[in-house]
Amino acid sequence: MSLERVDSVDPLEVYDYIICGGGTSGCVIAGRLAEDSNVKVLVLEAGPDNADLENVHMAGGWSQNFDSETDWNLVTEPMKTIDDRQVKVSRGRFLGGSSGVNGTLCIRGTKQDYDDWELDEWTGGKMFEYMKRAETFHEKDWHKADKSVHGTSGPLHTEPHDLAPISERVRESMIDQGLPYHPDMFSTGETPHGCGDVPRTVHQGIRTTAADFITKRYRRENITIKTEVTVNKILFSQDAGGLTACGVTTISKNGRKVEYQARKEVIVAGGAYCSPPILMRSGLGPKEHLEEHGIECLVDLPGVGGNLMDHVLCFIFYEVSEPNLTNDYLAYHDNAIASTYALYQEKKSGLLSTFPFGTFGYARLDERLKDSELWQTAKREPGRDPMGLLPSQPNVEFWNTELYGGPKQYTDFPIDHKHVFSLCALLFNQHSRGSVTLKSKDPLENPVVDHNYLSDPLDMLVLSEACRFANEIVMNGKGTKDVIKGSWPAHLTHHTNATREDWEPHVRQHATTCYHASGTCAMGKPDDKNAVLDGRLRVRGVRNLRVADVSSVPQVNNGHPQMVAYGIGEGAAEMIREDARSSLSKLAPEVAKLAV
Ligand SMILES: Cc1cc2nc3c(=O)[nH]c(=O)nc-3n(C[C@H](O)[C@H](O)[C@H](O)COP(=O)(O)OP(=O)(O)OC[C@H]3O[C@@H](n4cnc5c(N)ncnc54)[C@H](O)[C@@H]3O)c2cc1C
Repeated sequence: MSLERVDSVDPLEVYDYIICGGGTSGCVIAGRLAEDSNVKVLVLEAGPDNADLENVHMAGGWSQNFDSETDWNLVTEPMKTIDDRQVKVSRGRFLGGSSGVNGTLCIRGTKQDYDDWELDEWTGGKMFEYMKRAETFHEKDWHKADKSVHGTSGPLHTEPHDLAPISERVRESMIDQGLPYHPDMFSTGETPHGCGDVPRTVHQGIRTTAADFITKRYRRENITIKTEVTVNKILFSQDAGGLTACGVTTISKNGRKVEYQARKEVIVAGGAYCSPPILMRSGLGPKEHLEEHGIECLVDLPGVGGNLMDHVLCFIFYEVSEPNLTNDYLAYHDNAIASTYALYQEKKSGLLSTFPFGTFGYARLDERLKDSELWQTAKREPGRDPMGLLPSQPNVEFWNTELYGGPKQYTDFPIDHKHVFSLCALLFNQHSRGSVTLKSKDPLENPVVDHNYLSDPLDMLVLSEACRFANEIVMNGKGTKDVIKGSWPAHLTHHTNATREDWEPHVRQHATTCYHASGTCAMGKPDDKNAVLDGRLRVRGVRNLRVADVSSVPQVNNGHPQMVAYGIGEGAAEMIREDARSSLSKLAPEVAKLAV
């Protein structure tokens, strides 16, 4: 456990809490802990500050953050089941992390999703309260919100999205095809089969991010934020009681190596791809894998980097016969993007002020999968379907884009006064699992990410059926059936696909990430040998060390995970404060007085 050579050990660089990663959960934890003016918090973020990053604040600029130094530029290994393709799995690399680059969607999942973790600290009831705590919801006249589930005082400002005409038509089609309208279902979590409106982390044309918990009106003197500083390893002291985390070693953009000391706790919040490497470089992880890289294993934790999950989705594009139902005319026709951008700069409104996804739906597929032999014969627990879901949980999600677009591989822009949108189909509770492993022990080298998408045949079955249903919504649904010209690009024929088998090649060719990587440092019960953390996010076998971000979840929610990341942040801060109080209460009163 020798310390690395470091350029500086400044006695002033001693903090109560060190947060490794100023992303979604990390910023929430820092902001909440610093509400106690007696504690000193350090946030270490590998990327730059977000203040001057226009494409963070302007939600429509999201994809411009990719393939640059504001992205971790992670690419998966080739995946056999999806035609040996590699997929770019971007992550925000700046203050605010992925909350500053995501699709702004707040889809919490159902309470059952969290009850399924079987951890008393994180029941559905508690998670919904934590998520609410983070939020200030802003109503819109046309949207029927259930106020009881929304927050009114958190730093995260959310509001519903004004729909483009094509989204209103998609909603009509979803209702027509058996998905009834429940306006606020994505916040109440009470409807597994229906359609509704999704609140966004955008308010008055500006994206709100987790960085808002520690900047702007929440900047506090007792928080030190250091950007462009990468955490290499955690430092430990050892006594008869075992290992205690007491600081970190870092390397900054200019190559300077600095060590920081933590009096109380080190909290790792690097996200699902980057938290496992921090633990592994520090000697916490699967013993054999660490030894392959010449790292001394301090605690053998086989689960670190395993259990990698995502939500896999397919875009299905259609050409529309009527003009301007979609928003392509504001982006791709003539030089419209110049005036659209000018409008954003002047008034913070228009296409670029929000994320161009429209109506959303959840579906149960019980009836539709009944005829599948695989489905009929697959193992299931009492009351649950073969995916492990109860009837109160959705199998899949649908939504439409309001113009052509998506990840960067989609480049068939309808420039020629054409009009295009997609219906997306997304798979929940996937069975396939991947991994994050070290490429080397160099903190500046990205890990190896193997997502192993759709390797379980049930995943392929359910996603193919979801695509079939999505196509029926578009082609047969009342709102859209009369305005669809055909598939996009026009030489394709997927709009004529009829069976699941027809859809399978489309899935292999197009299945991609929804950027929902999770689960790689999972919490679990004491008898779960792959659990990395206990229910209070504490790393097994080490004192004063937690991991708190979406890597901590045992199972990704049947929704989208940013609200989970905010909820984990809120819950972690509460637990850290509680544990600090209870350890203080164990000290003699005169010593406790000195400690604060
Ligand atoms: C393109 C995209 C679209 C998405 N769309 C949605 C959506 O619409 N709705 C939704 O709910 N979810 C969405 N998500 C997912 C959601 O944003 C993430 O699940 C969530 O933000 C993850 O939070 P986190 O705290 O775990 O990690 P992050 O927010 O990624 O934070 C990790 C932070 O740690 C930093 N870091 C990593 N390693 C180190 C190190 N060694 N030293 C210092 N700093 C380090 C990173 O730079 C980053 O700032 C999307 C994600 C992406 C990328």
